[in-house]
Amino acid sequence: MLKVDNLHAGYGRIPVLSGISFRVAEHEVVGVLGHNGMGKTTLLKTLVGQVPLTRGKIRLDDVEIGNLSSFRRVRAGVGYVPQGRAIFPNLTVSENLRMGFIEDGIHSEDNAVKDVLARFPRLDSIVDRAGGALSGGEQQILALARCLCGRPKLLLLDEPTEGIQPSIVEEILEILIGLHRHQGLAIVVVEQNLDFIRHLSDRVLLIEKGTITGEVSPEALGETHELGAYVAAE
Ligand SMILES: Nc1ncnc2c1ncn2[C@@H]1O[C@H](COP(=O)(O)OP(=O)(O)OP(=O)(O)O)[C@@H](O)[C@H]1O
Repeated sequence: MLKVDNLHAGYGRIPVLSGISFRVAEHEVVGVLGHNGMGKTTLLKTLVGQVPLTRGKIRLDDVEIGNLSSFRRVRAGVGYVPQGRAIFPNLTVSENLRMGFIEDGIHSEDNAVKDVLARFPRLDSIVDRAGGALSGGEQQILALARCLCGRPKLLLLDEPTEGIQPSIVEEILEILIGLHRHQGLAIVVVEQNLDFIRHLSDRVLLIEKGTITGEVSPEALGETHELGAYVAAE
């Protein structure tokens, strides 16, 4: 589904990604593990078009999207849940969800929001609450639900467990596993939480200084001594 070839990107004249290549098959979950500052967020931002690529190709279902605007990539099926969640604090839960809707001439905004709320009972009971009044975990769930209102086929998740209490991390994991199993969504997830990434991913890419330096199976993540270069110290 996603083919990334020799991707280069950076900020101004500072290169950050230098020749990243990988594939994500349909219905596959690919984890990305790496220390702070290694380029994980930049990779996701480049895939969704918030950072321009300077070289390389990004193909979604064999269509080149690397030079499209962010808006067009989202329309093509790329869903992005950024680090820090980017909830609109002054809009209600329901209004935040509406912001994620993408007009396609087929689906109605009301139905898209209703369908998503049916899958997120935790949000359904607080639809009129301001986004800024939610807990970090609720905001993360809202950011994910908002993204789903745009009917993505590929989800890009940037550190979905960051700063979230364990019980909600568990809930987010179950939601994502459900989305993957029942809806067949492909997912690229950047994480530092090894348990989370192990339970969710089919395989895990290791990133160091803007290049992919290896790949491990989720089972191998149990052997953290092997991964010292890629994870934050506990
Ligand atoms: N807007 C920016 N302008 C200039 N440099 C940036 C910008 N954003 C990130 N960088 C630099 O790019 C490099 C990669 O950052 P990036 O956020 O992609 O790393 P990361 O692996 O996601 O780390 P973290 O886990 O801390 O988010 C870092 O050296 C960072 O300082």
